Amino acid sequence: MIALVSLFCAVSTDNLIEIRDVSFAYGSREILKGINLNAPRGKVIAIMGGSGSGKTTLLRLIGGQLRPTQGEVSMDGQIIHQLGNDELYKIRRKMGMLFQFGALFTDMSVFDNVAFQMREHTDLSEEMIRDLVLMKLHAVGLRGAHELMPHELSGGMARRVALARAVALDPQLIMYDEPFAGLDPISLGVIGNLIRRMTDALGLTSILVTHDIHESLKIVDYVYFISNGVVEAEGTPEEILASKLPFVHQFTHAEEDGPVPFHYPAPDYASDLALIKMAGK
Ligand SMILES: Nc1ncnc2c1ncn2[C@@H]1O[C@H](COP(=O)(O)OP(=O)(O)OP(=O)(O)O)[C@@H](O)[C@H]1O
Repeated sequence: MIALVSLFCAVSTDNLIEIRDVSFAYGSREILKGINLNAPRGKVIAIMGGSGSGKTTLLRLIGGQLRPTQGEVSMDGQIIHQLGNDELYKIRRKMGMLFQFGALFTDMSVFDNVAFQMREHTDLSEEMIRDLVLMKLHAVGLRGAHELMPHELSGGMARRVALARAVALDPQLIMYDEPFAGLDPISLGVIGNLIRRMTDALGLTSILVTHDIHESLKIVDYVYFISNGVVEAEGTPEEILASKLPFVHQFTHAEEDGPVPFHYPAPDYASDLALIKMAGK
């Protein structure tokens, strides 16, 4: 009974993903310095921040490709960096990943792209796989395109196929790295709505890394802003839109310079230019 109670406690949290006081450095270069973040079950959360602020790094920590130097990342109560290879493999099966440009296999049809993981990781019959693939493609509006090759798809269609592929194995979590990048305004709206609809319909949890604040505020439940290695601001879309914090304001108003600097840290401009040095001689 005690074991049962403690098991229940371990998985009873509403958060599928919990990030507790996580720090990470590439070599001696500190990127994250004590991040706390939750992704509650069934919700869509966005992670935003300037270029190079560590958003993709955070996704890789969740995926177990990287190990925190301090703190813990857990999924369903399991601390990712403490898992052995087999357990890590199992937990990764519960994660879907959608990269910026879909990264479809170019020599495979749309159908085979979505079927790929089912064939690799399950014992399902081809008949069953066919039905499942068509169901996933139907959900993203592309059942009729299943025979096309990736080069015959528009950018928005490719992104939708990638989404169908990301949910092929019925994951609990989907991580999206820049899902809106390079899309026209209509495809942008389509992808945004699909992310929301798939999350709700399949009972998923979605974590979105994006620069597109306006598109994401329409569909997410909660936003985290990362800067200088910490969570600089967080809140619901309503709270973010009403925020007077300069950092948040810079994002919501797409200002080029502000608390998030336009320039990557560099030596003084004048002294860095050989021309000026020569003129001074
Ligand atoms: N493998 C690596 N080795 C060393 N440094 C790295 C490595 N990967 C990323 N970095 C550095 O870590 C920092 C954070 O990178 P990351 O890709 O997580 O940022 P990001 O917020 O996703 O950026 P963007 O929005 O531009 O994609 C960057 O300064 C980057 O140069």
